[in-house]
Amino acid sequence: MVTNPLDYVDQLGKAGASGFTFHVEVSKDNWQELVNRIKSKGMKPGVALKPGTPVEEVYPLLEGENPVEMVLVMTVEPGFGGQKFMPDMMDKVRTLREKYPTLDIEVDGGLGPSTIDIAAAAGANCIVAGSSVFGAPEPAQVISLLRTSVNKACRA
Ligand SMILES: O=C(CO)[C@@H](O)[C@H](O)COP(=O)(O)O
Repeated sequence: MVTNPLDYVDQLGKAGASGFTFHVEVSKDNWQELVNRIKSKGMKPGVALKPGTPVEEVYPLLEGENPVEMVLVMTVEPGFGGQKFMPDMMDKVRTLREKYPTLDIEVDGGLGPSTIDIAAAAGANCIVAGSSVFGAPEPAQVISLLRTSVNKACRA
């Protein structure tokens, strides 16, 4: 999380990033400008929300003329890896999935073999996983398991 995401858009675009996700908590006044700039640099705009932020706060960013294309529901407090997944964040994911059936919904924090099914069943289709992958003896197997769970839930 950064407090002034606009300062980083050009640099990340230049570096070849394909997407740029900013926090709604710091972008209420300039999200439209941010989205325009992100798209102008060829990146996909996304918005993230912290555990304490109500899901309704991202609705305006999804319903404007130039909306974000992904919502990242933080399932831990932003800051560092290795934290415990917060299952109560799944209400936000379910709410978003019901309201926006084709939206990319990402979850970040504490995702791994023991938590992926609840996130996938709630409607998350993009997964950020740190410790569970990098700490595994066979990272590829964990990635495959996460992918299978999401694909299965998407088909259900
Ligand atoms: O850095 C953060 C949050 O800011 C982490 O959520 C990582 O992005 C994912 O790490 P794990 O929870 O999977 O270890």
